[in-house]
Amino acid sequence: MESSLELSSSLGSVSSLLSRYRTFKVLVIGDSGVGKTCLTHRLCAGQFPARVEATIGVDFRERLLDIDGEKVKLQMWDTAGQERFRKSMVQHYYRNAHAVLFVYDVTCPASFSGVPSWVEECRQNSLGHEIPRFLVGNKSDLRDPSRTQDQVSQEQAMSFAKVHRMMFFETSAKNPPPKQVNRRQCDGEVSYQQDKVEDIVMAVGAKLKRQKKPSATNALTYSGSYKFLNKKRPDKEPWTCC
Ligand SMILES: Nc1nc2c(ncn2[C@@H]2O[C@H](COP(=O)(O)OP(=O)(O)OP(=O)(O)O)[C@@H](O)[C@H]2O)c(=O)[nH]1
Repeated sequence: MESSLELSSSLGSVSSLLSRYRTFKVLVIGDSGVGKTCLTHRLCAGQFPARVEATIGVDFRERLLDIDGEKVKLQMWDTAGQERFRKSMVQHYYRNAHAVLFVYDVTCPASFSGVPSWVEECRQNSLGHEIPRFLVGNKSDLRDPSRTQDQVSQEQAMSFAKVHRMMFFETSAKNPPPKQVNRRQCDGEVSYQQDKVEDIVMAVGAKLKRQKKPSATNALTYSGSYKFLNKKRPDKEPWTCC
């Protein structure tokens, strides 16, 4: 039988292993169907999920990073975009959050128009520009340079990000570019730029690492994916936009 001395020593090593990581809670929010779940999978596991369903409540995934020799753990909270799956949980999402990713779908202007209401919901829950905030245009693989009208331009998104003091990225959870890509139109103008998913992760980690305050969620957190609300999920309805 393990002696109390051995037990406390092994508990000590577990706790020192956990405390080596500064843990940060990162909210991923935006309208339903913009790809929050897929993007969170990609950011944390490096993969596009084979099958996705509407998020109910919230899912968690974690990503461990080593930034300049410091261990950082990003705990990504993938929140439900559909009002009916989030209403009772809203205050829990926002409590002790360290950063927010506002996600929209570049092929769905309505999802971009919805971003201000997510910013407002954050503000009502005491999350303003004092924490790092990121604007992420997802589904860049679906961008069609010949059809500009029903897509969100990068100029629009960049000026929104500037006004709201956010870092801006555009990427694809499904088919992320292996490196930063600049697409050029015939006249030589840069029409849009795609970012690597890894650049987003590193930017979030680097911004948070510079935060002075110790993490409030630095208690017991575990690697991997786990769910907060594990109700039976309905299959996702086919996604249509605009
Ligand atoms: N082409 C393309 N499709 C994507 C991308 N990201 C997500 N999708 C698709 O978009 C749909 C919605 O993705 P989800 O990740 O479930 O969206 P969500 O924002 O989490 O939705 P809720 O859980 O309802 O809030 C799915 O059919 C995905 O396969 C992407 O980068 N490119």
